[in-house]
Amino acid sequence: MKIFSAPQIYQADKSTIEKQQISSDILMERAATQLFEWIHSRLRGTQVKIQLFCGIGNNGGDGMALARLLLEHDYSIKVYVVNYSEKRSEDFLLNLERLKERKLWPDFLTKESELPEISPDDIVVDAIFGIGLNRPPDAWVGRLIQHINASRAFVLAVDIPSGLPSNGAPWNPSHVIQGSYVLSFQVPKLVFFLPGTGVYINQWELLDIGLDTEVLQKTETDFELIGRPEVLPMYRPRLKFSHKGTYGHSVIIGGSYGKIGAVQLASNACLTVGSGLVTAFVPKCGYDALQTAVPEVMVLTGSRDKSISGIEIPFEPTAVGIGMGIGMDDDTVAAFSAFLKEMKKPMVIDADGLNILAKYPEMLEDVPEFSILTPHPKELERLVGKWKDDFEKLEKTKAFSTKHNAIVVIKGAHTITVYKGKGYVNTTGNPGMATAGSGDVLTGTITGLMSQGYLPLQAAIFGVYLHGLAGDVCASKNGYEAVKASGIVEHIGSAYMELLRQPEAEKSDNT
Ligand SMILES: NC(=O)C1=CN([C@@H]2O[C@H](COP(=O)(O)OP(=O)(O)OC[C@H]3O[C@@H](n4cnc5c(N)ncnc54)[C@H](OP(=O)(O)O)[C@@H]3O)[C@@H](O)[C@H]2O)[C@H](O)CC1
Ligand SMILES: [K+]
Repeated sequence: MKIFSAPQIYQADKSTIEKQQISSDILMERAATQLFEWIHSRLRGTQVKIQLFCGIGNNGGDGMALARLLLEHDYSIKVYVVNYSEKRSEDFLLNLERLKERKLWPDFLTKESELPEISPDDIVVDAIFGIGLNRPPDAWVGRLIQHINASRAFVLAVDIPSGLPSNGAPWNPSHVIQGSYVLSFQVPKLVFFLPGTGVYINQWELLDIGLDTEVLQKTETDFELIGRPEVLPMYRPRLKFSHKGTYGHSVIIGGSYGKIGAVQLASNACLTVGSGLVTAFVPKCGYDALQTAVPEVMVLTGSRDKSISGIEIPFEPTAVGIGMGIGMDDDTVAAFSAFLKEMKKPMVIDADGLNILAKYPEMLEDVPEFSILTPHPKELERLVGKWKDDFEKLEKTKAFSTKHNAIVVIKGAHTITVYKGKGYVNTTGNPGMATAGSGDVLTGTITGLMSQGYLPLQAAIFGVYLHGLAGDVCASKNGYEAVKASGIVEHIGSAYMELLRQPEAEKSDNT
């Protein structure tokens, strides 16, 4: 699903109004009707007090129109206009009039007003600012937002939590509606998924307001949300008349004394995701452990006991994953550098492999095109430099990806795969996966997909999704705290089955 920027949403609005030959208040009415249906289907007339805080733009207009629908259905409502500007939008004014015609006069809040009483049992509708917020809210509006947050009432945010800009970090973190349930129109907003701004959102849902489908389809966006519908077409089914050679020979290179487990996890994931053959290349100390832990994996060792000082693979690997637990000894760095010069195929580079590249950036020249780099935020910072907020981080990563023609997987709650100017935001995974070795499993997963013929970008997007899904299945059985990296590997099979499961509705349609 495409993630639109605010200017793209305004453009889609405009085109929809032209193509459907409607007036703009019809779109607002659709938005309000959807909001109303959402609330009404849950409350079914329950007499809970609903307090609506409406700004003076179209977000406020949505709130006003919603208030009218709630009133018509006898809900107990209180409506405030947060009067932060004299520049009221036409559709806001129209809906204010419609409300007044029904004998409801909202209270106008200004700098001088006392903060209204809000009980924890109330429902608050936050329609103060929408995607039009373009500067810090005035201090008194900020205080009102803090007051709403402190009330512990259930807050339903219209389109986007007020105080949160759609294209950057908030100016004042306490002047943002927090922990709300967000009902957002038509398309998801990027801020919902970034670590610095996603924290303001408890849950979100999309409401369809009938924006023109052709316009939505044709618009090219910088970001895409990756869910089952996006991933399923990438799946490459296994063929009946195939053999292990069909699915490639992966090589996982890494490990040092005390860190052989990283290679074990990656190799096991690589095999479990479907690589035909897997060979691990480790220092001598890893031989027995690996052969015992994963008998299906073949093991090659270097000449040293505790670290890698030279990498020799006596065959041409289909795909390579390198870096987990490898360390940064001078000899290891030299071996890594020589291997980069030798390899012409894209490979997956993780952990110390990335730290070596950050320390010796000249080596980036030798990284094969379309290689996949899988940094966590600290490793990314070493590669691209510091950033002031998530948006700058993404810009820097796009520039890095373009410069080196590499795919960068920024690991996090919503892992984002960046290739050149575009980012793919993952939707699977859970906090239980913030655990040792989880990244090694991801490297093995992506390597194993490449060895089966997935193109690098697809391997990254599909691998990140599958890895997250395996973590989700694992967490559903064990709880978040008990998710271990080995548990993620164990659930890769269930993740495939979950991905390929035919939804009940489709099943009955076919019978
Ligand atoms: N397609 C859709 O998704 C639809 C969405 N709708 C709703 O419309 C809003 C966006 O409405 P808009 O009127 O553009 O913007 P806001 O309501 O968010 O803000 C109103 C104006 O306030 C000004 N502004 C911005 N920041 C501040 C500030 N800190 N203090 C004071 N004033 C501020 C700004 O105007 P300026 O000219 O003064 O810059 C804003 O324009 C969207 O979120 C949805 O809720 C439609 O109802 C249906 C289609
Ligand atoms: K809002």
